[in-house]
Amino acid sequence: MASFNGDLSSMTAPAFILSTTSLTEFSAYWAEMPSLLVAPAAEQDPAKRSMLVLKWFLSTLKQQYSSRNEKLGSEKKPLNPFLGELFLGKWEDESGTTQLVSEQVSHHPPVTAYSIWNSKHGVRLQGYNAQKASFGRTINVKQIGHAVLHIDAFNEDYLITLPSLHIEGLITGSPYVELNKSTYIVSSSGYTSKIDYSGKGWVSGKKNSFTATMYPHGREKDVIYTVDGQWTEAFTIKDAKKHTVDSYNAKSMPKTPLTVAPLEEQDALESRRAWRKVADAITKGDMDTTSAEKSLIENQQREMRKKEQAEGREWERRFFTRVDRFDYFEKLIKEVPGASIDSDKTNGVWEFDREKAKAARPPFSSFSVQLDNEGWS
Ligand SMILES: CC(C)CCC[C@@H](C)[C@H]1CC[C@H]2[C@@H]3CC=C4C[C@@H](O)CC[C@]4(C)[C@H]3CC[C@]12C
Repeated sequence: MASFNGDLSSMTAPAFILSTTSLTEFSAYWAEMPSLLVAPAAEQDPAKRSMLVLKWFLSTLKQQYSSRNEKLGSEKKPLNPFLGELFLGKWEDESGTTQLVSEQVSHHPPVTAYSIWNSKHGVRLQGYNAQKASFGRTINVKQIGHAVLHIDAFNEDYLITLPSLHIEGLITGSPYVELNKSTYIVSSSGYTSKIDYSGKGWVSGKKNSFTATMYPHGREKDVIYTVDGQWTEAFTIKDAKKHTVDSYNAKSMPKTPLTVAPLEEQDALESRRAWRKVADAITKGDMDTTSAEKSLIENQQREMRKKEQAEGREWERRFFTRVDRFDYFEKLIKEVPGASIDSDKTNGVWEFDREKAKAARPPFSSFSVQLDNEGWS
């Protein structure tokens, strides 16, 4: 522990705390309820639209930070993706088709990038994230990176910052995530939403609590909407006159299952196929096979990196490109206290690359990546 460098992948964990899911899969948590993701695109009023973006964001928190806990009984240590690992899928429901591309764009430090889009509604989300951990009385995790939601019809961007978190329940052996401090959603239409996370023993005394306010850029006192509740349970949205205008109940909101290609049809780089043997061994509690199969992947990766280095090239990311800056980023990030493009860089800033995506060969194009030209300005 003394030599811990903040890279969570280098942390060893006991068998019972190992998950069979890789971090590349976590990108799917952004859109398990596609109707909420696309809802803002149908709203004509910019303030209400921004409020609907906030509502969607808040609805994703439970999936992002508590679903494993609910499903597996506790938070677990996810598989550490290899460079180039992919997770592809789509959601099909009354909102049409919503597509997901998630790619591990860096291994040291680990960075996952993703793009999620629904062409029918002209909504697309892209982002990347990395984690920096430190140990004190618990595990503290700072997220580096951001997400951006784009709504075509209004040519609007919403810059979304990511919460830092810590692990609770380590002592009792049933770890779960609690969110820290604040995050922001800054829209190019002029609104800022600030979400304050409070956790147990604070204001309401309930775990996973938050309050959020939406206001015009720079005018924190001129509140247009407030939201409060628990991100794992329910929340209420009120206007400036404190009238309830909308509400959300996590328990009653149906999720659309993500469709992923059958393992046999997946590419060797696709997460579930690549990790299949490791995952099977973990499920069986067979630690010898787990580490043997993990080593196989790691050694193969090491060889590839050596070869690339010798040939003076870098691994070609399938869907993303490292860029210096995002156009809208510099402008929007000004609304977030203490944030900057530099604090957001992690082995670069990663942007979804349409040209690469279009050129992606089957099985990607045949199954998941259907890029149609409209909706991609
Ligand atoms: C559970 C204990 C014992 C092991 C620690 C596991 C660590 C590696 C786990 C616990 C909770 C996890 C986080 C939970 C949710 C998210 C949101 C997602 O969008 C990006 C990854 C991220 C940020 C995870 C990163 C890895 C993480 C920090």
